[in-house]
Amino acid sequence: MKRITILSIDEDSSQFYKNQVTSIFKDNIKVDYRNLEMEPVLPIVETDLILYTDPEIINLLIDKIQCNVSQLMMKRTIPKKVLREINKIERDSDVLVVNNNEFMANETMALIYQLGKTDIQMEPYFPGKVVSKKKYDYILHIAPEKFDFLGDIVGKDIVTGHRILDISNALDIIYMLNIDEKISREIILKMMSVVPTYWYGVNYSMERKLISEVQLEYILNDLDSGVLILDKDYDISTINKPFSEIFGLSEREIAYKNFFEVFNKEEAFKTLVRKVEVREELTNINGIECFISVGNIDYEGNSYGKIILVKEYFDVVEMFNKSNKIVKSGYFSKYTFEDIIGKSNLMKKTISEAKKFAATDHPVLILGETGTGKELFAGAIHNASNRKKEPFIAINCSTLSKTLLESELFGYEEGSFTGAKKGGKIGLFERASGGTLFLDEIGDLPMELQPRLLRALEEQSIMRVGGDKVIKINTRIVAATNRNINKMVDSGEFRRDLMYRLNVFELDLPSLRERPEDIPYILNNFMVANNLSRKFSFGFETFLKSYRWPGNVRELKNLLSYLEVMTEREIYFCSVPGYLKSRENFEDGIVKYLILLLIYALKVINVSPGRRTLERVFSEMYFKISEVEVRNLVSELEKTKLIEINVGRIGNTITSVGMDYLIEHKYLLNGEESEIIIKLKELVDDIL
Ligand SMILES: Nc1ncnc2c1ncn2[C@@H]1O[C@H](COP(=O)(O)OP(=O)(O)OP(=O)(O)O)[C@@H](O)[C@H]1O
Repeated sequence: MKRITILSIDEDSSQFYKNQVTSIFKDNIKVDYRNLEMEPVLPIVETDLILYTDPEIINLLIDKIQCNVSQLMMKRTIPKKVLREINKIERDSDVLVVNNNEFMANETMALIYQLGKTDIQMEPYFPGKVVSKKKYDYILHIAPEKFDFLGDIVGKDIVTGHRILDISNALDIIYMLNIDEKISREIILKMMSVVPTYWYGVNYSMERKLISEVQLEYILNDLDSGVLILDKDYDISTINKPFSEIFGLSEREIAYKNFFEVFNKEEAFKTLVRKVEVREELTNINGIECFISVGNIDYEGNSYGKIILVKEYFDVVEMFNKSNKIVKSGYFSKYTFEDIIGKSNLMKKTISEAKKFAATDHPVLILGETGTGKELFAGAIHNASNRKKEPFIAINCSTLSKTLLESELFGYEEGSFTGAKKGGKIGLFERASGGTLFLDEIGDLPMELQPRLLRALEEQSIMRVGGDKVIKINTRIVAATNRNINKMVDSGEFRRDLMYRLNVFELDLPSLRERPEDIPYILNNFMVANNLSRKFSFGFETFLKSYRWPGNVRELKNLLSYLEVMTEREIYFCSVPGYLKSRENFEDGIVKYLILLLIYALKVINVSPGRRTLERVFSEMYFKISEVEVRNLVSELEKTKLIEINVGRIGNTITSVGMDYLIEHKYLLNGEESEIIIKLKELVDDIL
C-alpha cells in the first residue's frame, strides 16, 4: 500500500489532514504525519509522498526527511458550506482573516478572492501580528479556541475550520502515486460534489472527462462486439457487457487485473494481443470461436495501451446472412431468361449461348462489367436447367475473410470449432448439392482457398474444415466476375488451372456501350413495367446513346427512379441529373457530332456559329465544355470536310457532306431537330 506523510504545524492540523486524506483515499493509502508539537519528531525514512501545508514547515522539518521522496504542497480550499457563509458577508465589511502563520493567512485571503468574494476589506492576522484596529465586522477563524492570542480584538465570528484538499491536489496525488483508474474516478466524483474549486479549468476538464466516460460506457454496452481496453501495462481498465457475456467473466472478476494473468492459458489470444495491429483474426479462446481485432492506443508517439474487439464467429455469420451479403437471395433465384431485356444482336446471341449452357451440368464463368446482369444470367441459367427445382445459392466471395468464407463454403466438423455448435455445420457446397452454387466476385476469392475450390470441382467432393471424411457433392458452379480474370491469371493473382476449370463455358456479357440500341429499349421496358408513360425527346435519346454507362443496366434502372419523380410527359437532355452530364462520361466522337449539329441548327436560326457562341450554347444544352476543345473539334470537322470555316460574318458552315452525315447518323430525322431549334431560340435570346 502507498504511504503519504503529512507535515503541518501542530497536532490539531495534522490530525485534521490525516483524517481528510484517509477519508478521500480510504484503504488505498496509509497516512502518517509529523508536526512541530511532536516530541521528538521522528525521522521519515520510508514514505511514497510528502504532503506539506506551507513552505515554512518544510524548511523547519527538512532534516527529518531521510529518504528520497517527492514532495507536494497542499492546495486547499474551503468547503462549500463555509463559502456560503462568507458569501453572506455584507459589502465593504472589514474582515480579519486569522490563521497559524502569515503564509497561511495570506493564502486564505487569496482563496476567498479567487472563489469570487471580492467586495469586502480583508486583513491577515497570525500570531505576532500587530493590527491597526480593535474592532472588525467579522473575524474568520480556523477554530475560536485556537486563537486566544487575539486578545481584545472583537468581531462577529465565522468559523472556517481547516481548509480542505482541492480536487487538483487529489489529482496530483492520484498521478504521483499511480492510483488505479476506477478508484480515482470514485474519488473525483465524490470530491466534486463537496469541494468548491477555483481551478476552473481542471474542474471543467474533469466534468467533460466524466461525461465522456458515461457516453463511452453507454456506447460500449450497446455494441454487439465485446470490448476490452488495456492500459500500457496490460492491466484491464474497461470491459463491456458483451465481452463479459462472451467469456462468462464478470467485470468485477477481471477489472484492473493483468490481461496475461486472466487469460494465462490462452496462448493464441496472448500472441494476438501482443501484436501492434490485428484485423479480424479467427481464434479459439477458451473453446469459443471468435474474431479478434487489436488496435494500439497511441497519442503523440506514446502507447497508452490496447483496445481489443471480439466478435463471436456465429454472430458474424448470422449478421451476414441477415443482411443477405453472404448468401444473397435465399436458396432460389427469381430470374428467368424472360426477365432479360435486349433486342440487339449481341444480346440475342448472348442469351442464346446462355440457354445452351443451361442445358448442361458444366461450370459457367460469366464475365462482364458491373451491372451488366451477371447475377440475372446466373439465376436464369439455373432456372432453365434441369436443376431448377433444387437450391440456387449465391455467395459473394469478396465480402468475407478467408477463414469465414472457407467454413461457409465447405462447412466444418464439430471438433474444429469447439463448443459453439454441436454437430458442426454444413457448408454451401453441400447445401446446394443437386442445385447451383453461384460464386459471385470469384476474382476476389482468396488465393489460399483456390486449391480447395479446384479440388471440389475436379473431384465433385469436399471435406469439411477440421474433418477427414470425403463428402460427395453434385453441385453445379456458376461463377462471375467483373475483373479481368485473364490478366489476373497472367499476373499470378488467380490460378490458371482453376480458371480453366471454371470457364468450361464462358459467357461474356456486353456492356451497354456495345449495344446502344438496347438502351432506350430497356428503359422503355422498365417504364412499361412501372406503369410510366414518357416521350423521349431527341436530346434525351442523344444522351442515352452517347453516355458511357459505367454502371450499365443498374445505372439505367437508377436513372429511371430519378426520372419517374423529376419528369412529367417528355424527357429532355436537360432532365438528366447534373452528375451524369459531365464531360468525361461522353466519348469524343459524340461531342464532335453534337458540335456539328449545333453549327447546323444555329445557322437555321440565323446565328453565326462562332467558337464562343458554340461554347456557350453547348455548355448550356449538353454539358460544360471548354473553348479550347470547341476550337479543336471545329478544326477536326473541317479536316474531314464536314464543315467549312469562312472568315467574316458567314462563319462556320455545314457542308453537304456534313448534312449527309447528320442524316445518316440519325441526328436529323423526321423534323426531330425542331426540339433543338426551339431550345436554341430560347437560349439565344437568354444568353447571347
Ligand atoms: N438485360 C437486362 N434486362 C433486365 N434487367 C437487367 C439486365 N441486365 C441487368 N439488369 C438488372 O440490372 C441490375 C443489375 O444486374 P446484376 O446484379 O445481375 O448485375 P451484375 O453484373 O451481377 O452486377 P455486379 O457485378 O455489380 O454484381 C439488376 O436489377 C438486374 O435485374
